[in-house]
Amino acid sequence: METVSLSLWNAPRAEAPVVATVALPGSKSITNRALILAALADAPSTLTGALRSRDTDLMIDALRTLGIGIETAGADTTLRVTPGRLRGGAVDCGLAGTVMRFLPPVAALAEGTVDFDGDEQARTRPLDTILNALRGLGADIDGDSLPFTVRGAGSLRGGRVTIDASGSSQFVSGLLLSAAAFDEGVTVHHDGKTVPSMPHIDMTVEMLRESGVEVSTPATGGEADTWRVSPGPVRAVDRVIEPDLSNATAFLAAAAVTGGEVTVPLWPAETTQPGDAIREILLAMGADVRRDGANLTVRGPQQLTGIDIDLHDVGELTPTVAALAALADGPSRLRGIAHLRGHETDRLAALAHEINSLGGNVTETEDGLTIVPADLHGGRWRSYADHRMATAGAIVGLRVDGIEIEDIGTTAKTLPGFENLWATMLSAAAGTGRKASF
Ligand SMILES: O=C(O)C1=C[C@@H](OP(=O)(O)O)[C@@H](O)[C@H](O)C1
Ligand SMILES: C=C(OP(=O)(O)O)C(=O)O
Repeated sequence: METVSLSLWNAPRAEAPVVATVALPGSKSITNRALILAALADAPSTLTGALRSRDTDLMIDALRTLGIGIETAGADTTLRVTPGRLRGGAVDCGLAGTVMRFLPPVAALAEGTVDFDGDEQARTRPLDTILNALRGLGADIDGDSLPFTVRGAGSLRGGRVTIDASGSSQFVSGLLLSAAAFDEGVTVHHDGKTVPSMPHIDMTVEMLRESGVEVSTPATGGEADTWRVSPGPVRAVDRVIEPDLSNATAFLAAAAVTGGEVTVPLWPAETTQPGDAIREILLAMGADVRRDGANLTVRGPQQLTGIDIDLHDVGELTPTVAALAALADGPSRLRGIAHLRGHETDRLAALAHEINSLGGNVTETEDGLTIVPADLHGGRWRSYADHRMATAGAIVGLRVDGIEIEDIGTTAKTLPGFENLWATMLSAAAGTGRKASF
């Protein structure tokens, strides 16, 4: 059997309350949607503040392969996207849900065959729902999971399709994002348990509308659980990408678990990013959360209370919330997140296993986790190639001596240089002279 040795990172222990200002790079979800919309647009456009990370670079590489011009202009976070005729090629999805679910509809519009593959671990992520939906809309596809092949015919009929999107909101977002370019547009009807991560579908709808695409949703008088995109041009829009609020949650959590104070600049006044929900979550756990203009500041409490919360809409925040809960003063229940078993890894199993291996008391439920705080000891924290598992381990490491995180580099999926940002945050705290009381 092949043995893989993964590097270990000594998660820094906070010697004092963390006090820092941390600026985060652009949102993964907005960047990858903006890239698709720019690629399908009627003219070139510029994206400013785009995230450059493994997931977004995979999207950039794939779109270039399919015939789209993408140049950096000045900063590598400024992208000039020039639409072109879509052609065939080979696409590497890595472990990126947004690449494996948003690109097959684009590939169906290409003049040529597009071969998709990705990381070994990506082969178990659910995909059949969107591939079957595309077949129903007229696409010619071989396979039900990675690797698979889309034989693009230069156009796609589109029309009405019924899917069960309870496994991932990305099935709906993927179909809607390209649908203005389908001959008949698309009507996506969901039939099944509730769709998770609704703010991400709202993000898709909002960005489509900004691009001049007509979208009807249940919220705007449409049929329940049904989204309709009319066929028509996608207008080129120059976009400034918001900072990634899900990535920000680990840094804000650092203030919460050390009684410190962390400020994140450029927090949007209004946003569809689910990371915004961290404000309510930290407030409910006893932290002080304030906005001062565009700055969001979290001040940690003396005692962090446990939380009973349905994270169905904001499942992406679960690893951060689980780390907070493991360090809280009372028990927590995280519910509504069965679909996390199909994320980068089975996040429910991974979180329970890693916290328990440090002496924690976490039980997996059918749709979540019960976390009872316990005295944690040092040890190895596995990341399972999951960026958010790695950052959750870093949060725990602030309060527990001797946490060694496997493969911290996996954070590059959405936040390259995480270790440096984390160390800079902690060195800012060291200069304040504040004493630890945790
Ligand atoms: O559309 C998106 O950008 C995302 C949707 C969500 O997926 P699920 O609905 O599969 O949870 C989220 O967890 C993921 O990180 C990003
Ligand atoms: C679930 C996530 O990613 P993906 O876009 O790969 O689904 C995530 O970033 O938490």
